[in-house]
Amino acid sequence: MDIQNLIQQIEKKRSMLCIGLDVDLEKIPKHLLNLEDPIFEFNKKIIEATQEYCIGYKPNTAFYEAYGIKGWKALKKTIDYLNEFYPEQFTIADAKRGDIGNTSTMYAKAFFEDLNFDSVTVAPYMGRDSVEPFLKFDKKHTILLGLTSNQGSEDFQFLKSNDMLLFESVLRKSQAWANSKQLMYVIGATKASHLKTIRSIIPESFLLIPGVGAQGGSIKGVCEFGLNDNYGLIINSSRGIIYASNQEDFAEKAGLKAKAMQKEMEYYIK
Ligand SMILES: O=C(O)c1cc(=O)[nH]c(=O)n1[C@@H]1O[C@H](COP(=O)(O)O)[C@@H](O)[C@H]1O
Repeated sequence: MDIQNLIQQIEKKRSMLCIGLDVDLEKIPKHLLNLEDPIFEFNKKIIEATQEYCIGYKPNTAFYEAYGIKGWKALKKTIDYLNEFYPEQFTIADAKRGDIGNTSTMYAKAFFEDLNFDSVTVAPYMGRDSVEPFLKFDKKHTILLGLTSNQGSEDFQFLKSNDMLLFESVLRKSQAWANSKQLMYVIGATKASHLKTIRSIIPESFLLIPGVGAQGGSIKGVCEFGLNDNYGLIINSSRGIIYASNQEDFAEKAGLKAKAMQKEMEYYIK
């Protein structure tokens, strides 16, 4: 997908919301477990009930890999369903990949060619040649981990070298690898206080912001310093939306949660 289409979606839907499809069979309504593919059926209902309020979906691959072949098939059915019926939605494979060049090439093929996601999350630790294979795909986007939402982000990401924090080095250095349309960054909503600095380093890039709701980050906190002229934010919520109810009304309740988040975001959209 072109970045221009993403911006148009944000303006049309008046939303920057991305919904995380992190499906845990222990948390979904029990009646779905009797169906042949409970994961896909759950996703389909969630997508139908929420799609008018969001601009993207982010399945985290761990939640599919954990169920082996059945999980991977459900992931494939989910992305095929999105591409066929809601092609305007920006899709993110949250896989956090990255390896030596020829291995990264195969990861990129898996997510961009076979599954046909618009984007994939990538860990930058192995450096330039581990990221470049993802950047070779036209109209696809690589979302590098910048400053993550978890507590352990402090172990390495805030280490100082050459007068810079490690996460700042990642942002600065990686900009030379691609243009700002291809490369996006994950910045945790719990790290909103760093957004001003982050925007001074990468003013134009889109940021994927997880960590609102369940992890404690807020839409207001993120929008205050994270927005740019093209909005530049994809704000994700997974558990807070998809597990709004574990009863028959789960999709309806997820829709209401998504709508409430969209309403909060509307204020920041022109
Ligand atoms: O790359 C991510 O999406 C990600 C990065 C990060 O720093 N923190 C983070 O929570 N995530 C992912 O974002 C989702 C957050 O889920 P909730 O906390 O349930 O909204 C999960 O799929 C996480 O794996």
